[in-house]
Amino acid sequence: MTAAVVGIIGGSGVYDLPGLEDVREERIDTPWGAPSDALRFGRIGKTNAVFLPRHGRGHAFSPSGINYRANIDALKRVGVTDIVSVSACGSFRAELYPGLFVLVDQFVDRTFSRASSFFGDGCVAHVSMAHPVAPQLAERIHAAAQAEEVACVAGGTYVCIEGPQFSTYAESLTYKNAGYDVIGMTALPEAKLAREAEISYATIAMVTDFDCWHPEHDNVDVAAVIDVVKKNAASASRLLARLLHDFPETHEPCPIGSDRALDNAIITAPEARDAALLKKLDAVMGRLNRAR
Ligand SMILES: CSC[C@H]1O[C@H](OP(=O)(O)O)[C@H](O)[C@@H]1O
Ligand SMILES: Nc1ncnc2[nH]cnc12
Repeated sequence: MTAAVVGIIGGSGVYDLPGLEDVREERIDTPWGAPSDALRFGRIGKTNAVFLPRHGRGHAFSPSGINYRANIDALKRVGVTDIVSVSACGSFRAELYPGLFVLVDQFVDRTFSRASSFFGDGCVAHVSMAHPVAPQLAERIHAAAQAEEVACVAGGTYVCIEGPQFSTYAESLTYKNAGYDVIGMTALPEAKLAREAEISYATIAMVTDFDCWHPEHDNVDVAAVIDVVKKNAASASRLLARLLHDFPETHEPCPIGSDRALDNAIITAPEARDAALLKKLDAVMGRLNRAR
């Protein structure tokens, strides 16, 4: 049985996890480079948690500059079984208003300038991303939101753009007409890498604006985003504290196999694998190596 350890990745305006007890910080090095910041270890209730601000302290890293591989590898290395990411996002629907939390369950990748896989030449893997969010984890987040009376809806599609610029009006209308629900710049490749690392992943997308399509709302800017995040920080903390308080002590097997994603994913023959890459994959492929 594996002990559950919950990783919380904080997004814009979320650089801390209030309520974390017995906090200790550690800088973790990874074969992929340095994560965005030191990991903050602690617990809420009986649940061990690890907090990482994805942009680093003081928001040093841009969406394209974040070392997503180092962030996910570091969380894997310290035993994280489930990741809950918190992300600010724009909304394409009038009913998804600023302050609402959306538990997105699909992503569309419009990024083009980020390393989005741990695998590559010398060890090729193709994991399924059909269902990128771990449903049990999302259900737990939803239950925590309901228990804390935090406005939250389940389901939605998050389009991830490269940024750092916000979208043009034409792009915004295109995404809206395509039926996407919210927009951000960071959930990918995070979700893809978490899947490759066999970590269950879910995103709490906090609506902060209506991007630039809404005739009755101002076009998004940073100040408006941070203002909404600050106003809703207490709700986010309450939700996360409740989630962690109620979290099971042992990791529950993911019904869609997020935690076994590498079974049947690696296509490179053992004799054709690159030793240097395999070394870098020691944490990501840890379960497979232990099973051999
Ligand atoms: C501060 S506005 C744009 C910025 O906000 C979102 O950040 P995160 O997803 O980390 O909460 C968006 O993705 C951009 O990085
Ligand atoms: N409208 C928007 N577009 C991209 N990222 C965002 N983060 C918050 N609001 C956003």
